[in-house]
Amino acid sequence: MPGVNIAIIGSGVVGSAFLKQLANIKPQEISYNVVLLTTSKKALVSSDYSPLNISSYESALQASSTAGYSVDQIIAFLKKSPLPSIVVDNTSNESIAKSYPTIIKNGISVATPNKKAFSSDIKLWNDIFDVAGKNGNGLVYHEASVAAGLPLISPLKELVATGDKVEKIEGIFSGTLSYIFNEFSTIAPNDKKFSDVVKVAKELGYTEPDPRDDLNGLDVARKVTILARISDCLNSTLMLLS
Ligand SMILES: NC(=O)C1=CN([C@@H]2O[C@H](COP(=O)(O)OP(=O)(O)OC[C@H]3O[C@@H](n4cnc5c(N)ncnc54)[C@H](OP(=O)(O)O)[C@@H]3O)[C@@H](O)[C@H]2O)C=CC1
Ligand SMILES: N[C@@H](CC=O)C(=O)O
Repeated sequence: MPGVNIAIIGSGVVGSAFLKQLANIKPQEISYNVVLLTTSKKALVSSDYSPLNISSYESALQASSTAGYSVDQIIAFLKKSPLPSIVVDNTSNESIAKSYPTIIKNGISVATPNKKAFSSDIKLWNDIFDVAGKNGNGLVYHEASVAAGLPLISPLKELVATGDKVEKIEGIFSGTLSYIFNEFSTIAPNDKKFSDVVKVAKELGYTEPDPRDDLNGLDVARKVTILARISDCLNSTLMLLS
C-alpha cells in the first residue's frame, strides 16, 4: 500500500486533536505513518521508519529520553525516509515557519495551522509558494490557518483560480473574542472578571498559545491578511506587526 511518513511538531490543543484523528482514521488507499513526534522538550523517533504507536503517544513522550528535535534534525531524518514525507507543524513558532522554504526544497511537504508563515513578511509567502510543488519539491497546505477545521482556504483558492473576483469577505474571525463578548453579553449585569473569562477561553482551547495575540487583534489581523493574499491582493502586509 502506498504510504506517507509524517513528522509532527507539537502535541498541544491542535496537535493532540490531529493525533487523535490520525489514530482513528479509517483504512484507505494511502497509509499515514507517524515516524516522528516532537515537542520543544521531548521527541519520539522511529529510527527504522516503522509507524509509531500513536494511540499511547502521551505516556511514550513522557517516558522518552530523546530531546526535542530541531527543524534541521527533522529534515536530515526525513531526507532518508523510504516514503514521501510531510512535516505537520502544530506550533505557532515563527522560526519554524521561516524554515518552510528549506523543508519544501528538501522534497518534504508541509501541512500546518501556524499562521506565521502566511501572514508575516510577504517575502516569506513568496519564498514558500515560489518553490512548493516544483522540481520534486514538497507541497504546502495551511487550510487550518484560518477558520480552524472549516474548509475555507481551499474553496477560496479554487474560486480565485477559476476566475471569480473576491469583492468582500465578512466573518467572525476570533473564537476567543466571540467567547469573551458572549460571556459579558448577559441580560442581567454580571460581575465576571475579565481575567477569569480569558483563562476559561484558554482552557477551552480557543486562544492562541499566547492569549495576548487574540486580545490585541493580531490573530484576527493574521487571518485577514491570509485571506486577502489568497484573494489576489498579494501585497497585503500585516501593518500591525511593525
Ligand atoms: N486553538 C485553535 O483553535 C487553533 C489554533 N491554530 C493554530 O495552531 C497552532 C497551535 O496552537 P495550539 O495547539 O493551540 O498551541 P499549544 O500551545 O496548545 O501547543 C503548541 C505545541 O507546540 C509545541 N512547540 C512549541 N514550540 C515548539 C518548538 N520550537 N519545537 C517543537 N515543539 C514546539 C509545544 O510543545 P511544548 O509544550 O514542549 O513547548 C506544544 O506541544 C498555532 O499556530 C495556532 O495559531 C489554528 C487554528 C485553530
Ligand atoms: N485563537 C484563535 C483560534 C485559532 O485560530 C481564535 O480565537 O479564533
